[in-house]
Amino acid sequence: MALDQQQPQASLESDEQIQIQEYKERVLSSYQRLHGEIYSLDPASFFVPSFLKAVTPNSEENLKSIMVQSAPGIYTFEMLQPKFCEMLLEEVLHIEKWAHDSKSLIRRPGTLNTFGVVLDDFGFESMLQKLLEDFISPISQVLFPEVCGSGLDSHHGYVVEYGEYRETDHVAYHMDDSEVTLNVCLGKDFSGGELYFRGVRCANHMDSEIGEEEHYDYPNVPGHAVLHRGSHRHGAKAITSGIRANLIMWCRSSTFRATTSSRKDFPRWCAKCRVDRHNSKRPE
Ligand SMILES: O=C(O)CCC(=O)C(=O)O
Ligand SMILES: [Fe+2]
Repeated sequence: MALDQQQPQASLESDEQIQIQEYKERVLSSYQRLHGEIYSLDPASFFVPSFLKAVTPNSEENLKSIMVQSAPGIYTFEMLQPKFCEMLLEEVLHIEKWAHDSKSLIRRPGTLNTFGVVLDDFGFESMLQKLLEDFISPISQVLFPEVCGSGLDSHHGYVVEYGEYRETDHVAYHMDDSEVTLNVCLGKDFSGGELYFRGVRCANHMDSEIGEEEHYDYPNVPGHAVLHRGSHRHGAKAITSGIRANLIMWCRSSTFRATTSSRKDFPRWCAKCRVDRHNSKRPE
């Protein structure tokens, strides 16, 4: 199985280098919001009580009480209220209708996601940044100290959709351009579409073989989140009926990216580096 590194889509078309900032300004000046209340973070109405309780006050013990480590390095937990999921899905449909009616292009979320909406382009940037800083970064510092020790400080936030009229039903095997990825299923009714995970690798070993113990398939549950390393190789299987939409946030750490020592650290978390190092130390 060959693996891609998924990147955000830089421009609307390769021969038309429209600057993202100009694009956002144009969108923001003409798009009329449907649910204004979901553009500012309101923890009590966005999150389920168990998530809120676990993160406030933010203690390691509280956090670990709701996080299930479903497989090594993959944490799952209930996160979003059904009402919030519904409103976000309606907003996404409203954005798509606006794009259709105004003959505007929508920047696709990534090089592999052909259908969806970059929320940051439509006014959700500060809400998602607050979600990152107040919730996802502190959680990730506890769960993924090897890459998030100094905290996460930027994001790429989008909704992906699969199924009828959505051009595609799956996403190919890849790694994300993130330290940590938050992926929350918004609904609605679908079957299939499981996320599959195949082990964490550094950039040098993206395509290396998959260990038997590295296979893990996760069935999406509306309102439930998966938190995983961006370098945890993954993809999404085809849905077999209905429409699936997920909120995804690629979370990054500028400190981690700027630290060269972080690159020498691969054997701490890349299984292939670990094996190579072990083999090179073995006497002939
Ligand atoms: O379909 C999904 O839920 C996962 C998509 C994904 O991995 C991505 O957008 O990077
Ligand atoms: Fe991904």
